[in-house]
Amino acid sequence: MQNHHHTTETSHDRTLAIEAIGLKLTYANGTEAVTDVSLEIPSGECFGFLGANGAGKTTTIKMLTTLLQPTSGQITINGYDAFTESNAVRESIGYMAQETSIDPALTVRENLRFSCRAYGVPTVEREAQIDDLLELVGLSSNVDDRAQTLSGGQKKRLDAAMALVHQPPIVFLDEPTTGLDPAARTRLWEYFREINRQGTTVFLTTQYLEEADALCSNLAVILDGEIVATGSPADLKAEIGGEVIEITLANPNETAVEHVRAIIEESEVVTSDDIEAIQPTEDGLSVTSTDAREFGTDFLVRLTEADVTITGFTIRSPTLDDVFLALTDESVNDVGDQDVHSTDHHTEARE
Ligand SMILES: Nc1ncnc2c1ncn2[C@@H]1O[C@H](COP(=O)(O)OP(=O)(O)OP(=O)(O)O)[C@@H](O)[C@H]1O
Repeated sequence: MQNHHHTTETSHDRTLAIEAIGLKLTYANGTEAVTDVSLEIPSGECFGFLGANGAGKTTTIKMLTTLLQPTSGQITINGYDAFTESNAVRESIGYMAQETSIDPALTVRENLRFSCRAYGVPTVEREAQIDDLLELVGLSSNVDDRAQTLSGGQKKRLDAAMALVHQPPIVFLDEPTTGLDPAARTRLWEYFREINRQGTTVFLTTQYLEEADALCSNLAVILDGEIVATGSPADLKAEIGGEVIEITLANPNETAVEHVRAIIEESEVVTSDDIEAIQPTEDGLSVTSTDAREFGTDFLVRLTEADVTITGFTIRSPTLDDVFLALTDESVNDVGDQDVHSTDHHTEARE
């Protein structure tokens, strides 16, 4: 698939696919859904926008795709200003919304023809373009099937193809794998990787840390409408520090967890500076620290001496889940303050 390459006379960095500065959006009912979002996403990147339910991901994507006007802030997509050049922005993006765009009564090909008409794809190019896309998303053998007979994963692939019929250089995917089983999700990742490999910039929102880790070279974590961390998955994991000790308790109730926490915090083995986070888990608690391997065994001894019944004790490398937990735990100091790709220097250039 060939991408269009738009040029622009503006002074922006032409290698940026998406640039957003100081976005805020307050809904009519007063909900401050987005309070501080700035992004700089180079062309060709697969970028992950990570956040829990209600964090502000969809609101941000709707602003970036011109469907919602920010209360304040600036957006440049593919070199075009989202407000003064919104038609050019719309032509250069594809958008796969959380809700499906598929008509279940139409066949796969008919759905794609419908998108071609909606996006103004020239008639002579349509069928070849549809065939290429079907191949890309692995639906060639389903071309004459009614959409309602497709599996959940196939439907999502058709939805993604429908957002790509006009060969946009940038595609926005809003929680594209929500509701799929792990196998279908993993298959879908392969198609997204292929779309990105062919040159399309991918902006993906997800609640799944695993998904962001698998697909994205850079991430931003949004919490309560505000970006709290940015960087590569490796940057974010490095930020949280060395290792995580997982302690599994025989009886992981709140009192037991607090008891263990107190033992750890009061032990002379470490000072509070050595510990990045202590988090309750499903069956006990986790302790994150750069020196976990050194004092892990000392913890084990102290807990045994204090008659705490432990059924599991492991030391492992941090995952994005740990990063996310640390960022959302206000008791933990400054993990969220880092800003790997600072956008400050661009604010001046815009004015
Ligand atoms: N039209 C609306 N009017 C008022 N508040 C809204 C509207 N749409 C969303 N919100 C609120 O704005 C906040 C952010 O919602 P948003 O849909 O952007 O989050 P999200 O991160 O996409 O969540 P989800 O994963 O559930 O889709 C939430 O508190 C939500 O309830």
